[in-house]
Amino acid sequence: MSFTAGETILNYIQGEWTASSTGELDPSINPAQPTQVVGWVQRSSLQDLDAAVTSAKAAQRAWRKLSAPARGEYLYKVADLLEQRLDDIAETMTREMGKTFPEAKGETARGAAILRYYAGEGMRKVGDVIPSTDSEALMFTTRVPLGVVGVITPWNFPVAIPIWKMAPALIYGNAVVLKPAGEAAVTAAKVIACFHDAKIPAGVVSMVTGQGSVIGQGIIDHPGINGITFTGSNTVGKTIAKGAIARGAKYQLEMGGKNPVIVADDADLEQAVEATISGGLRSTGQKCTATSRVVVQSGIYDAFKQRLLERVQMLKVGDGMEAGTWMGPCASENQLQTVLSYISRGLEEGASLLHGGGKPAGLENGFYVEPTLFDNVRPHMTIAKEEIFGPVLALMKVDTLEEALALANDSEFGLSASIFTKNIGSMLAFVNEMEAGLVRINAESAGVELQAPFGGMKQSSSHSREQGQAAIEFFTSIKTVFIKS
Ligand SMILES: NC(=O)C1=CN([C@@H]2O[C@H](COP(=O)(O)OP(=O)(O)OC[C@H]3O[C@@H](n4cnc5c(N)ncnc54)[C@H](OP(=O)(O)O)[C@@H]3O)[C@@H](O)[C@H]2O)C=CC1
Ligand SMILES: O=C(O)CCC(=O)C(=O)O
Repeated sequence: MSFTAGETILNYIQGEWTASSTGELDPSINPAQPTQVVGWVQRSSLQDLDAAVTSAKAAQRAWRKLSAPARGEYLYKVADLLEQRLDDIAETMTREMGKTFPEAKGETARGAAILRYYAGEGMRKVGDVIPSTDSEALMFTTRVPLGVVGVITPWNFPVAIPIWKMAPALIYGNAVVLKPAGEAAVTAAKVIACFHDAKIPAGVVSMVTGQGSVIGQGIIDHPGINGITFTGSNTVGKTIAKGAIARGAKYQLEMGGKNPVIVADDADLEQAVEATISGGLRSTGQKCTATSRVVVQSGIYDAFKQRLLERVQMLKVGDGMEAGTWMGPCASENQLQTVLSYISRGLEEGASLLHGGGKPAGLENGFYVEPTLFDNVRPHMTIAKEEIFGPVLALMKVDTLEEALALANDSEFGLSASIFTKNIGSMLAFVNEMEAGLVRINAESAGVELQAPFGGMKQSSSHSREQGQAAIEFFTSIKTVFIKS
């Protein structure tokens, strides 16, 4: 299936592109040029969702009976197709949610790598032999799929996040029903088209678009869905947890972050500045792992602030499809308004604006915001506490490393964190004491590797981990087997 600009994105149910029973559509628009409709997204109904779940349930029975290496062969084919279509998928992503074309290409290539990683997992062991107290018995563990998994995804990584949830679900024998974010549904459909063209058996993969409050809630409530995997806001994550617990479904949540970087007096200044810019402002700050709080020791504070300011002033904001653009627009009007309102709160609460704070000159039409630096940020301020999900950095000065760690840990979130230092003692203190699921030394806070576990502490996740071999824990149940002749 090939899409042209402005085409209607159909649901994918029982191996076919299917019109919704509602006939209602929402536009997915280009945040760089909001008059441009990238595609029309169906506002599907609960009947559409039910059809997808019924077909997934039937298909999963045969899918789980295939050998895992045979399931892996499908994932290899999907990876090849994704790679062949890389430029088209990446361009759609840039036009639909604004990240720059090079970043979108990198993400699409990462999607192919994730598929190949999990295709390979189909060749690896899923259990252990455990000594029994009965010398004539054989006791071991194996793993079984959950059944049908509901996949609810956000718009910020429209290829990587659906794939890092769907690929492990599929390799372990589950069927999946994807509900992508409305702002990234055209890109998601192009990913699903790769599964279709790889001839994955009908019903094993489905996609139903629509409102979170209808289709997302429908996934939470549907008795045919055995597990729900979600990335997005804390508010929706908590709704999913409550709903899943109420009907005994398994759930996995990846949510917000308020990720700190600590710059110690002995840091390599250039390295720390570059990583703060990349970690905080790439993808317009719209990563759950984005750097948001910059905690700097007093001995290096002025030099760091000066260099950071110089570098931020050099960043080119613009349409992500234009060569030379470093930072694209916010993904949506809503997201832009959220970011601007956090900037206003920062000013009202007494932080000093060092740079940015508004819409860039000459780019008034798109959902653009300037990269923004705040100085003199205090821990009680809203911009030091809440996830902004935009290109806003909050600088905070401390005297000692102990103070820096206490401040970095003073958050309800615990997703990722970085430190810049040359001192091994400071590195170890950070590794031991930092309350975050991903800690990085002399590297930016964003930067997830697909073969390693990913997830947060505190309110950043459901305390589960995604990606790498950790994914098996969510997408399967352990079965302990005892055999006696
Ligand atoms: N951790 C992360 O990576 C992300 C964090 N966020 C945070 O969330 C904020 C808001 O972004 P937003 O896009 O609104 O994030 P949401 O959490 O609202 O959206 C994520 C996904 O959940 C769906 N959804 C929405 N409401 C429900 C519901 N009641 N039940 C089930 N599913 C639902 C959405 O559908 P639909 O899009 O159709 O509404 C989307 O597919 C951001 O500013 C940021 O702070 C956002 C995205 C990613
Ligand atoms: O930093 C990354 O690559 C992943 C970030 C992420 O999971 C997210 O923003 O939702």
